[in-house]
Amino acid sequence: MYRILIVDDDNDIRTLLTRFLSKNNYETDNVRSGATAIAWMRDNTPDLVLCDFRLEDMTATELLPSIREMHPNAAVIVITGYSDVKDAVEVIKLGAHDYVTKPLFPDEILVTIRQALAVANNHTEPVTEGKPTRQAAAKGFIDNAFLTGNSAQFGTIMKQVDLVAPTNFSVIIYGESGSGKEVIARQIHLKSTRADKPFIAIDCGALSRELAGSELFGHEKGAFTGAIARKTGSLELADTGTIFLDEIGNLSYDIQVSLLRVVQERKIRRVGGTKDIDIDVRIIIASNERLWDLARAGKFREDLYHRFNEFSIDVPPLRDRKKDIMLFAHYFLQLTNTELCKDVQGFEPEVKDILENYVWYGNLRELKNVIKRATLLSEGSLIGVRSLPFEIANYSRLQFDHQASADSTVAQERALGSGSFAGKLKAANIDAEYNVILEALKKAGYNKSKAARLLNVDRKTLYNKMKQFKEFDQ
Ligand SMILES: Nc1ncnc2c1ncn2[C@@H]1O[C@H](COP(=O)(O)OP(=O)(O)OP(=O)(O)O)[C@@H](O)[C@H]1O
Repeated sequence: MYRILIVDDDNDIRTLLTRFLSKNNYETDNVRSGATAIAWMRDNTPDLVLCDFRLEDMTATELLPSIREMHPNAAVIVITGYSDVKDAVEVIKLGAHDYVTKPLFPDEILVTIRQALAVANNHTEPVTEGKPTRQAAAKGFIDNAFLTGNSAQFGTIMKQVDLVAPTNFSVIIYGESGSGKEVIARQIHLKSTRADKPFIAIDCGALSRELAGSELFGHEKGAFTGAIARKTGSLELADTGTIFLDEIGNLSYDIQVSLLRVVQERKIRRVGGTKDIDIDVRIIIASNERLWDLARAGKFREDLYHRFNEFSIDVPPLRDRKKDIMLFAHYFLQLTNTELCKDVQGFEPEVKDILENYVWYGNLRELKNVIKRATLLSEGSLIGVRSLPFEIANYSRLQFDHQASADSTVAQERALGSGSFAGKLKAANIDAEYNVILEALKKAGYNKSKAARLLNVDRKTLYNKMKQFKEFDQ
């Protein structure tokens, strides 16, 4: 039976999740703060930690390194409100497997937990030669399908992939979190002569300082306290194949020195070992920030940068390649249909508009999560606006507000010029109400009944107001 630790300061959510997960045959424990979670983890071993992003004493970003250090094999899922999605996406870089947004839906939580546990257990299994696999610190869930985007930018990426794949060049892939760097790295591997050899993906952001060396290079028995047996490192496991090092900028300077040796001499030495081991591994690395900038700031070794910089690929954020959005949305819809045994056929035209104009801070990973949830919530044959998170459905409204305040003189002059004071008053009232309601919804964890109670209105009034915002948008 898998053991799940729930960390949330909301008593109701803890009780609800405990009851629901126990009913689904998980052993659960729950605590309310980051500090109590750390204390609990000193004496207990969770298979999975389900953790609210905003705890009373810290955020998941602060808690995650402790989880990774104490229990590197535990899967982590972060619960977040939409206003924190950008941060939640960052948490993935620190080694969380996935995030779910509030309000929570039982089926979604269950699917996410099963996938995270499947990935977490995968990395304890031996690596099968020739089969692309992931190692400790792997993130997201495995699906090996690769979609060639519709946008011109994706066309350029594919040309670069085809060009560099057959060579032995090191490659740097730049791009925001969730933009598809790892799948592109895997494509390079699959199109290379190493295709039938291992592909190992490591998230360097998820490696603790202490364990990074032994994770990458392996260790000998007795190399340090706790090294009870010899461990083969990821580089050795990837021998003859390809290793993908994501968020390379997070590796400490010492590890960078050892890595330079791998690149220059094609040799590694296990932690605590006395002899060198020859390895033949192709290295593909990824970073969110320009490595040259990191090198200039003294955070990344310049010699290592020059060694890696044989070829680089830029993956633009999803918001800059709008033509890819609906292609991926349909693909994720089909994936979810299969996963949840549903038969949702597509999207209402209005939804297409919203999806194409949203900012997608978490890029494809965020789009995938949003489509997964929308498919789950859809009762009809098409996904409608109601199945989208409130913040996404109303994003263009919020943009309008930002724009108006950023450029208030122009907006005011225009409004005065048109003489539409009545329109302005209506807009101002709706804006004010919108902000109060949004605040209440956030406070209530997007639970509409709770938000209605906070606002001292009945549920129906709240629904009508929310509907009015939507109508005002059109
Ligand atoms: N071309 C593609 N075809 C199919 N799925 C894709 C494609 N690109 C990305 N995805 C999906 O989008 C999600 C994010 O992709 P990926 O993990 O490669 O991003 P990343 O840039 O490596 O993110 P991070 O830096 O945060 O680890 C994954 O679930 C992946 O399966």
